[in-house]
Amino acid sequence: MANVTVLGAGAWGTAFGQVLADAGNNVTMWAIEPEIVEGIRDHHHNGVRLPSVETLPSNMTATGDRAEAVANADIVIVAIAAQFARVALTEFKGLIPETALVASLMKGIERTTGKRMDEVVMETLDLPAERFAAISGPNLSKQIADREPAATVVGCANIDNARTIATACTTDYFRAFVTRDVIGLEMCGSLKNVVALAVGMARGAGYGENTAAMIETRGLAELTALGEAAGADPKTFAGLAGVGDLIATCGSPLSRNYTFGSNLGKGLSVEEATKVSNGVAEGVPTTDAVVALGKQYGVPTPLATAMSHVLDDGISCAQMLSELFGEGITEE
Ligand SMILES: NC(=O)C1=CN([C@@H]2O[C@H](COP(=O)(O)OP(=O)(O)OC[C@H]3O[C@@H](n4cnc5c(N)ncnc54)[C@H](O)[C@@H]3O)[C@@H](O)[C@H]2O)C=CC1
Ligand SMILES: O=C(CO)COP(=O)(O)O
Repeated sequence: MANVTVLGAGAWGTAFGQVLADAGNNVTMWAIEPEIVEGIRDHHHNGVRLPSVETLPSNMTATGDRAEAVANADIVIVAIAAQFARVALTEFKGLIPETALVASLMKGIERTTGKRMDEVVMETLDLPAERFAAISGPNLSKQIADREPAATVVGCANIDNARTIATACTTDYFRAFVTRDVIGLEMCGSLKNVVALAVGMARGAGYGENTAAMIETRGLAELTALGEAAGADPKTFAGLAGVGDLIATCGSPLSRNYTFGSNLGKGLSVEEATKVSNGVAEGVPTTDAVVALGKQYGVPTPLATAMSHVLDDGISCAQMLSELFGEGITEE
């Protein structure tokens, strides 16, 4: 049993907090929204971000006080919208005990710097690699909040520390595997959101399984090539965090990225799709970052590039798919 603090009480932060509480840990949620803190602390309910869970576990509480939140933490989990991670975590610098492990649930690339969340978290908190872990897998929050069987992957340069975090989130319905491939987990989680946007868009426009499978497969090839260039182990892309998460995210209206894309495919503008999004669609700001990373590593990113033209220039689904097809006959 450990003292675990979760920073960010969004849908996944709260659902993962419930997993940790079900595993027997003392869980403290920290959130910037006073109404969410009050809801969890006083009513065991997060009516804003995870209303489907009527009563959160009794060993789960919340505070809006940063120092109090992390003072006794053995493990700190970061579950903040990726583009705001740096600004939010800066306020925690110096507050987190030097013995605590820090793990990220976030799936995104920082648009202003092109950095992965492992880089952002370690840099902001001045954390050595052996104390940082990435957690990524096919983990649609609502289903895990409903305690449906699911699995994830915990990655850390120090495999014993990955095991410690995996143990802390193991329940009878949730299983965690371990790896040393932090970069692979980060690249899978971030890039699959861009693929989900494209698949959602095609589905929203009325296309069927063949089109979806084409985008998913070409997307997998793209994220594998970029991930390898960034230093990831290619095996990771065939695992839970890669193919597994693509299957879950690209096939479910529970995914905010899929739904965002679907709304674009139905004719909504980016602004309109943003307005109706039920939580953060990380693929939107991450798309341009992926295009920039591709240029940096000299890896072609046709899918991310086509999606950036959708998001930045408003091209249609048909135009996006035509860009994805490219020209001439090439080897697969
Ligand atoms: N929902 C899901 O099924 C899954 C989500 N993820 C990832 O986990 C991360 C969090 O996702 P959710 O909790 O679902 O998102 P959400 O949209 O429900 O919540 C986002 C959270 O970020 C916080 N936040 C935003 N700006 C902030 C700031 N400046 N300071 C402090 N907090 C701030 C919000 O208060 C909120 O708690 C994302 O990167 C997402 O890609 C990963 C796996 C599954
Ligand atoms: O990452 C997820 C499932 O693994 C959740 O996807 P969304 O962020 O698109 O909802």
